[in-house]
Amino acid sequence: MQVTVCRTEHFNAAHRLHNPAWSAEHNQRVFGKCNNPNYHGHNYNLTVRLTGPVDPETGYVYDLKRLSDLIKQEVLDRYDHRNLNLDTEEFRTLNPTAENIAVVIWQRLRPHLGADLALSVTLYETDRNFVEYHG
Ligand SMILES: Nc1nc2c(c(=O)[nH]1)N=C([C@H](O)[C@H](O)COP(=O)(O)OP(=O)(O)OP(=O)(O)O)CN2
Ligand SMILES: [Zn+2]
Repeated sequence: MQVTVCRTEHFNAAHRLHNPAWSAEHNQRVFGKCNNPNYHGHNYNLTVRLTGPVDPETGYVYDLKRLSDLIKQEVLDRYDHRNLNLDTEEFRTLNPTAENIAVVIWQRLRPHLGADLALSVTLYETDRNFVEYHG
């Protein structure tokens, strides 16, 4: 019997969407206001889902307090109130789109979880824009 447990967390971060291989005009055409040289911020909402068997002793797939602590350690402590382009190693060269942020978060969480757990990440960049990554 497989069950999915979910935890939602929240972080605020600044970013700029930009491709250094392109001209300023081309960047502006593709990324619009998200290419603002002085950056802009989002209130990101992150939902992490773990799917796996229910442990008959605890009744848990995974302790949600432990999942919250893991997200704090791997994501919030790293990205909350940061400029993703300037303050983080990973987005110095990788464009911090919602897609890329979701994939990086998935990659940071995956090594901490058992092989019997399927991991998926949903990242809301705005109320209406969100992405999903299932690995
Ligand atoms: N595929 C992607 N498209 C866009 C991304 C992205 O990460 N992946 N990012 C952006 C901008 O960073 C930002 O998300 C756009 O914000 P905005 O246009 O303000 O979006 P809203 O939902 O708040 O505004 P609407 O009123 O619904 O337009 C752009 N594209
Ligand atoms: Zn943005």
